[in-house]
Order: sequence, then C-alpha cells, then structure tokens
Amino acid sequence: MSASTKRPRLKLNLLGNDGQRKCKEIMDRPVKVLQIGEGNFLRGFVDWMLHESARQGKFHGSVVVTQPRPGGKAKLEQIRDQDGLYTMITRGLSQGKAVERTEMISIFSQCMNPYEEWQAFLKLAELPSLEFVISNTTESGLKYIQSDYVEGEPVSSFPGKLTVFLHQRYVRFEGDPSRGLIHLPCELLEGNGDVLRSCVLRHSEDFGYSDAFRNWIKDHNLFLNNLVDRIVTGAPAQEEADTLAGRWGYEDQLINTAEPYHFWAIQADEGLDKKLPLKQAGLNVHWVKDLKPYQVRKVRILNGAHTLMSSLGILQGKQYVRETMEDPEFGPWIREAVHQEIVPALDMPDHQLDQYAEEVFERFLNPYINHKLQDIALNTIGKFKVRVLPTLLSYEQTQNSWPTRLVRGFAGLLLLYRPVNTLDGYHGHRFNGESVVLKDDPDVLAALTAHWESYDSLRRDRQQLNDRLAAVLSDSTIWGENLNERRGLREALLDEIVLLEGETE
Ligand SMILES: NC(=O)c1ccc[n+]([C@@H]2O[C@H](COP(=O)([O-])OP(=O)(O)OC[C@H]3O[C@@H](n4cnc5c(N)ncnc54)[C@H](O)[C@@H]3O)[C@@H](O)[C@H]2O)c1
Ligand SMILES: O=P(O)(O)OC[C@@H](O)[C@@H](O)[C@H](O)[C@H](O)CO
Repeated sequence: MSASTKRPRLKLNLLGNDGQRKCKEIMDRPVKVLQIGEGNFLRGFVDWMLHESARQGKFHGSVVVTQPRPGGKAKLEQIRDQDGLYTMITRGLSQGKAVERTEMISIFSQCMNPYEEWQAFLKLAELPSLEFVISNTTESGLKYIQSDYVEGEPVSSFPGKLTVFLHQRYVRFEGDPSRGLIHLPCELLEGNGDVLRSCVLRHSEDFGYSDAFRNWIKDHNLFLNNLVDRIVTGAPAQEEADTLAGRWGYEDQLINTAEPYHFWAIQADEGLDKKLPLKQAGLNVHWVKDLKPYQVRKVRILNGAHTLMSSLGILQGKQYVRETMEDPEFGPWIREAVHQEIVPALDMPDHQLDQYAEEVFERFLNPYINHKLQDIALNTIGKFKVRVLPTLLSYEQTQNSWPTRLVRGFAGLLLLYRPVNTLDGYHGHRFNGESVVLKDDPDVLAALTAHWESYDSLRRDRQQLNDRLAAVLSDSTIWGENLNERRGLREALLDEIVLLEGETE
C-alpha cells in the first residue's frame, strides 16, 4: 500500500479557512459553461484558464463538468468525491528559466453524469446564466453517429446529446435570440466548430425538430473553429504523488501536470474577450480572423519537427525527443532544419515563425517530459505526407533547390520502412539490440513492401535501388502524387539513403 492511500482524500473542508474561502468564492459563481468531457487536456487547459481569469476577478462564472460518453464514469466520480477540486502543476522551461507552479483549481460548481441524470442534465439548458459549451472528446467523439431520440432517454454521442440540450433551451426560452450559446469544441480537427454545427443540424433532422429550431441554431448560436496547443501530461508518477500527499496531508486523485506553454487561437471577433476574458487575463489566447495560418504553423513547425526527428532519431538509436534535442549534432541539425528549411518554405512573415520555433524547441527540451519518438512515429507515413512533404515541395518551388535536411528526413523515413526481416517481417527493426516496432496503416505497409521487393538484395546495387525507389515514389495513393515527376528528388533521396545506410549499419 502506498503512503498516500493512508491520507484523506482532498475535500474543501481540508483546505483551511483561507483556502476554502478562495475556492468557494469561485465555485459559487453562476454557471456560465457547460463542459462536455473531464479529461486531462480540458482540465489542464480550458479549466485552468477559466480559473485564472476568475481568480483575477475577470470571469464571473463557473463550469458544470459532464461525462462525455456512457462508459468510464470513474473520473467524474473522482471529481465529485473531491468537491470538484484538483491540483494543477505547471512545470518546464519558460524563456530559458525553470518554472514550477502549483494551483488549486476550483472552477467546477457541479458534476453531472448525463447517462444517469438525463433530466437534470437537460434542466441545465434552462439556466439563464449559461453562455458557453466547451468540449474535448478526442477526434472520435466529435462526429455524426446516426441515432434516434427516445424521449427521456440519454443520447450516447456528444453532438446528439448537445442537440437535445439545445432544443430544450430553445423551447424553454421560446426561441429567444439572446439565449443562443457559444460553442468551443477543442477537439483537434480542422474546422472543429463547423463540424459540430453540421452534426447538430443533422441530428436535429433525425430527431424531427422544426426548421424554426434549425434557424435558431444557425442564426443565434456560434460554433467557433479553434486551435489548442499545450502539452498536458496528466497525473505524475505514483512516487511523486505519494510525496505530494505527504506534504499536503491529503491525497489528490486528480493531480494534473502541464508545460508552461499554452496557446489558443479562436476564429471570432475580439469583442468576445469581454464575455470570455482570457486574453485580458494575460493568457496566450488569440481572437483571429483566419485560423488557417495558426494551424499550418503548428503542423509544419512543431509536428513537422517531431516527424522529421522521429525516423532519423530511431535509426540512430535515440528514444526521446529531449534526448534528440540535447544531442550535440542532432539538436543543432533540427534547429537548422526548422529555421533554414521549414520556416522559409512557409512564407507567412506576419506569424513570428522563428519566435514560435524557439518556443517549440524550449518545449521539446522540457526536463519533465519524456516524449517517446516511437509514439510520435505512430502512423508516420501519413503524418509525413501532411506535416513535412508539403514543406519539402514548396521549398523546392520557391528556392529552386531541394532542402538537404528535409530530404535526409525523407530518406530516413524510407530507410526505416525498408523491408528487412529483423523483426516480425516488415513491421519492425532492431537497433543496438533494441526492438522498435513500427505501427502504420496496413495498406501502406503492404504497398511499400511490394514496391521495395527484397531490399537486402538491392543494397549494394545503385541501379536496382534507384528502380525500386522509383516504384516507391510513384505511388500516389501514399504520397498524393507521383513524386518521380519532381525533378531531382529521387536522385537526392538516393544519395541520402546510401549515406544513411553507411552511417546506421
Ligand atoms: N494532452 C495533451 O497534451 C493534448 C494537447 C492538445 C490536444 N490534445 C487532444 O485532446 C484529446 C484528449 O486528450 P487528453 O489528454 O485529455 O486525454 P484523456 O484520456 O485524459 O481524455 C480523453 C477524453 O475523451 C473522452 N472520449 C474519448 N472517446 C470519446 C468518444 N468517442 N465520445 C466522447 N468522449 C470520448 C474520454 O472519455 C475523456 O474524457 C486528444 O485527442 C488529444 O489529441 C491533447
Ligand atoms: O499526437 P500526434 O500523434 O498526432 O502527433 C505527435 C506529436 O507531434 C503531437 O502529439 C504534439 O506533441 C502535439 O500536437 C502538441 O500539441
């Protein structure tokens, strides 16, 4: 039994007079936010921000947190059991300095399980104070799943449930335009606000709701496309949790950890910061006219650098992002790849790309996070196509030469995925005695295997290697086009593959 299990569970009455007063002052405010989801990310991002704004006396509301899907009620029970309280630890580097901050978050005023308390959940729709619906149900939760609504029984899916909720509000306030809600789905999908809106409209047809209701949805509810960015790492290791419980005198089952960096771009009029005062609370929140550049910036720089380093890093026997960044040769190489090849190919001078890149490097070096290259390499062919290949091609178009580091990254990817039989057929390799299993789309793996044929017999014959590489690059189902038509690319890749072969053998 660990030391912490002997301590009482975190409750409001364990906090002392001053602590209780501060928490109650926030949690007693009127409900302004319906939150669908109780996961680490929402608690370490949106709730942490709302709490901060409330603490500064800017946001005069609280949050009702609800369970997002029928199964898995443990987290909500834990929140309820702790009177809605949890500890947020922010740690990492910020402008080169180590930062560590511990806060008690008390923004939750109620917990609700719609699958057990459906009527009470719908009753929340009648609250005049309600203004926002915020969610994160992963990419699999924000989708249309055809269903019927049986009066009185909960709908499973998040958009389906929300449709009934909005209808309840529409009926209660007789279509009053001022009672529409502002929706901020934080799922990592392009056009997340548009996706949610279209799901709600489809469900409203399925449930037989009126055109007038649909018009109220369209005209008086806002569904805001937005991009979230913060690495939220959840509970600390048990050993650390035990140490903290010993220090605090109670056990917090919901401790959450995150990096200092946070960024939220919301496509909406800046005037909304009056209702959701996050920017004015000093948080890194941006109300933008066009979200696209922020999405491109994040995907090409942060995710692009991750994808680039994962194949090459694995080939060199590295395991973690930080380890790769700290390597005296690899670290500077990644920085050069970003500043000299990715950033120039983006052509977005107004978006402080070099500054963003430096922030990203600092995040990669966070001493509290061990981010595995192998995890980042999951489905890496598809990620390369979206996160690196467009940069590589646009660099060549604008600079009239192939970017050497990105080409090397591409060569590394192809080499990593060559069909050698060191581990379970095609799906893995062994480096320095360590097994590295590659997980990717089975169709893509099968196609690559067929194109390469037997790689081992090719390795010392440049002409044959060239022919097989041509077959790999010709597959537009993998790359979106026949890459042999890009003049000079195959030759550049061939040179790098041969070089890398020599270095990693
Ligand atoms: N943790 C991060 O650093 C981070 C950063 C940016 C974005 N994100 C994204 O946020 C999402 C959640 O991450 P997390 O760290 O909070 O994970 P988590 O496991 O703590 O939470 C996941 C939440 O999604 C819910 N969920 C899963 N499938 C669902 C479905 N089909 N319908 C409804 N709800 C469903 C779960 O019940 C849970 O509430 C991920 O998709 C991730 O890509 C995470
Ligand atoms: O989450 P993935 O697998 O799509 O991509 C791997 C990483 O690049 C990604 O998790 C980043 O760390 C994250 O996007 C930062 O906000």
